[in-house]
Amino acid sequence: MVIESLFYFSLAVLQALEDGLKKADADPSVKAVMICGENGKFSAGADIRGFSAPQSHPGIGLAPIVSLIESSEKPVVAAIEGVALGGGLEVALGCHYRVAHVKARMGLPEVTIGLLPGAEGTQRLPRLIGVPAALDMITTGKHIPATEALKLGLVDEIAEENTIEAAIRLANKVIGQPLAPRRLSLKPVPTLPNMEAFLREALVKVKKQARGCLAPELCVQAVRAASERPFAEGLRRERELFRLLLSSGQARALQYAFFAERAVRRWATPAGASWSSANAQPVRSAAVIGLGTMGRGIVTSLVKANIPVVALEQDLENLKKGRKAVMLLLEREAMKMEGGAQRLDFHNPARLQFTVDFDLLRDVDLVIEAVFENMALKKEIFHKLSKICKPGALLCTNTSALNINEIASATSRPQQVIGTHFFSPAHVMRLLEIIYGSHTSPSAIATAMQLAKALNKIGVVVGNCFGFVGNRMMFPYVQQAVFLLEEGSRPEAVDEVLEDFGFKIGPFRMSDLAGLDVGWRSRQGQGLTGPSLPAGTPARQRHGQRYSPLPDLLCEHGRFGQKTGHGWYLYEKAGGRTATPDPWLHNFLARYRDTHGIKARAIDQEEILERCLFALINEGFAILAEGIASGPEHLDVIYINGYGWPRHRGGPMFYASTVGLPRVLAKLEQYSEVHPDVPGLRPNAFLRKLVAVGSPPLQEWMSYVSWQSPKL
Ligand SMILES: CC/C=C\C/C=C/C(=O)SCCNC(=O)CCNC(=O)[C@H](O)C(C)(C)COP(=O)(O)OP(=O)(O)OC[C@H]1O[C@@H](n2cnc3c(N)ncnc32)[C@H](O)[C@@H]1OP(=O)(O)O
Repeated sequence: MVIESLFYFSLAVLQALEDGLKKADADPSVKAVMICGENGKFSAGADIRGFSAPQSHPGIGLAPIVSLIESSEKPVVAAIEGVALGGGLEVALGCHYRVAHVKARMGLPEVTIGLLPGAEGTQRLPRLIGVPAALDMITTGKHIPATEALKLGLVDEIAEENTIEAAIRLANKVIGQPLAPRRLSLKPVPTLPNMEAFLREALVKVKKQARGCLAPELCVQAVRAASERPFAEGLRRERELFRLLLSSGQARALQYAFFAERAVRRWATPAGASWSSANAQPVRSAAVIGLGTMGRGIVTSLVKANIPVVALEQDLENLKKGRKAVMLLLEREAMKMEGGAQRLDFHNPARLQFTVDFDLLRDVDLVIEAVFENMALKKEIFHKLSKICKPGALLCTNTSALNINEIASATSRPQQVIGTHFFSPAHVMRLLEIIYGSHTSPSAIATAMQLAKALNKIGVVVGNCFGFVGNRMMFPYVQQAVFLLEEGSRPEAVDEVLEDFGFKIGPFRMSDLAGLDVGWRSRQGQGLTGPSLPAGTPARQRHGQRYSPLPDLLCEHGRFGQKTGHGWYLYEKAGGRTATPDPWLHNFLARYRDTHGIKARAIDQEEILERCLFALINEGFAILAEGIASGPEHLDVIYINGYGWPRHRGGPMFYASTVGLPRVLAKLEQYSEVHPDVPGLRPNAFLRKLVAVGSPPLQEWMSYVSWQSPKL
């Protein structure tokens, strides 16, 4: 008998499974059962949307079905094609045998949506593949290929071709064989000589990595229960821990993030262009200009995506340096991949070519300019590109803040010019901010989005403004952090609060890592500091607003961060990575406050957190109101994937919705009253409007945007 299941479980699928199994058991002519999915996919597990209404969630009914499968008196074989994830894999674990297609992937990704495998998976998997391998799969949520699953003993057979036929063959072969040894609930968990120490260390490791995220820790506890208790008791513990996670706000935030990352694929612009009508152009070859840190990562990303690349530098000396660095990155990437260097094929000049000759860019489908942030230089390059490149070529600029329209104005084809803001290291970071200018064509946007997908990145389409979305929201956040130092705090205190909140790295550690000189150059360019600053400008004011010269002063002292061995912190050497609080800086801050007549005060953690985060969120509301991003999900996806925002808090705008918009507004009003010269703390009109209309759910915010003055 064959039972088919759908891609992800609904109540109807579970009912069909139950009915089918009962019918098979009752029918003496049925000798064995095979369960497979439709359309070449076994199952992606339970419907994640249903977890927000737990009472009616189909997942709740899944565990009894898994038990029912296992207790069948006839052999049940899972035929796994495509994916078997979450509840899908748990169903397969209830089966007595598992056959997987060679290209199938399996995993228990519940941890990534703030849960644990709650359909008995935490108790069955360790019995099948042992505690270390099970713990690895359950706490990381990674998908493993069929070949690895076979090695682990997770599947019994691999089918190169027809999985269903292979599963039916296996089912026929095992008819009449005893089923007890195949029932995982009856098996003991394989012992380890040092199980206690192993589990203790595993807990320490996940706690360190998870930084406040509950699910990985509770996954370890559930697997511990499997190793210490009989099956039925382990199940009780699994259920208890599952319920705890389900009711936590973290699960809701992580599930929101899952759908937000998919929602941003459906991009739209205020002018009416959208993913549904724009056609992407094929990208069969690419060029990268500039082999500095960003360019090297971008080349590596393209090679990994199997796109032939021409890598260009301005002179032979820089080309040699860049080439060496790219090759090193690629060697490292190849080592991490199955098939390694051969698969990447980067020694083949048809796949990767280094040159100083612009003429070689004539035929490429796409160019990514990645020279440093200098408008004049970028314009010069784009002028050249518009003369050399073929008419359809997409011209991308990797910039974190510069005006796309101005860059495009240097070309004869502004419709082909687009911003592609990569994040460092570009071959690792998943975010790609895609910025359209006033003339960028819908097809150019669609092509850049397709490129993001090919590079295994999450593309987020945003409008053109200084700093775009990510950096524009970051400015007021960092500004508050520096103001807090002026008022009496220390870098380590501010960083600690934000790292405890869940940021991978606090603003001062981040600034030291990125290099303080980067912002210094930008502020010099904007005339905020340096020789172009008009004489008589007050030290702590620019354009009538509060300004802190602290970061400029540090740069004037040669303190650029890690690269010089000191910045906001002290490092063991230039290029060192271990930050220690620096007595020099503490004295410097004290002198600075004396000079400017600032009386240091004790600043508590709540104020640090609120001023930094609410200023950032406030800017987010401004961005939404101006139509720079088409929804709060865009801002959240950018922050989670590019700025180390803790995923289990769902992104800044989702976080604001959980704090409550009235509270965010009230706090901003309170801080703004104390600091009237700081525009970043002045509540944005759109935030006020949302509160005035009763703080609707985040999904409805954009219906309250009025497009009277789009700035695009
Ligand atoms: C008491 C016990 C309770 C429960 C036990 C069981 C729990 C679970 O099973 S929890 C769910 C575990 N499964 C997952 O987390 C898998 C999530 N999905 C994925 O990882 C991927 O979608 C995929 C690998 C399955 C496919 O990837 P890809 O081909 O890149 O497609 P998309 O990611 O774009 O997905 C397509 C489409 O499907 C939606 N979707 C996918 N999986 C689910 C799901 N489990 N629930 C609801 N919706 C799902 C996804 O959002 C996309 O939708 P849109 O096209 O509308 O964006």
